[in-house]
Amino acid sequence: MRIKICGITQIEQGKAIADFGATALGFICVPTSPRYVSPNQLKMLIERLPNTVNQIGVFANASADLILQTVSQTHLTGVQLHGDESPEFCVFLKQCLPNIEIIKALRIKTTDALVESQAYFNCVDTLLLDAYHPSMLGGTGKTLDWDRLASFTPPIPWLLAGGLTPDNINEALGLISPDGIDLSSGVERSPGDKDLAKVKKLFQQLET
Ligand SMILES: O=C(O)c1ccccc1N[C@@H]1O[C@H](COP(=O)(O)O)[C@@H](O)[C@H]1O
Repeated sequence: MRIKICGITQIEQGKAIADFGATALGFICVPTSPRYVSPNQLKMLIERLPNTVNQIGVFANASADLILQTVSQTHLTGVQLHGDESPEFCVFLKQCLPNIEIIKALRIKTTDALVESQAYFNCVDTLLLDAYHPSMLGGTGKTLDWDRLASFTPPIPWLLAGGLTPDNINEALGLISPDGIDLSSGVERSPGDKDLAKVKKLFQQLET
């Protein structure tokens, strides 16, 4: 199973998280986020972090130009689109970046919104489900209604996000079987400052 830890801002924390067994590290490229890293910071982080893990840049309603420029300046292996990006935008980005993983995040207000995911099945490599929040785009700590996701079996890989923590991860994975999980605020001391004890506990919990 893929394990993505998002909101990395510090090299040593990123290295430690990769050593614990994360398969992907996420970097927030959304300027309004308290976890934001600038393109220069992102370049510096990626140069110093192990290239054995996927390096995912998280964008929300950014222009294609900004995303393409950021990818060309760094060695991101994937781009996560966490805003209201249309299927057409995803197709365009995939055409421009054929070797980069395109992840479309859907913020699920009600399970009816899962129907919306169908429009992306042929446009992106991976889907990600996050919880809806009225004023925040992500990193909210809010969980999804896992019970209701049991029937979500898209034809492409998908990651579960939204309020996952070392204490609730096994409950979530007992109810649903995503291809991967994505955690941010649930393994932090404060936004952008990862709590390595919580990350360690996460990997211990995943082994039980
Ligand atoms: O983390 C952020 O600040 C953020 C800002 C804008 C878009 C996405 C963001 N993070 C994503 O939020 C989810 C879940 O976070 P949490 O575990 O509930 O704290 C995750 O996919 C992050 O990539």
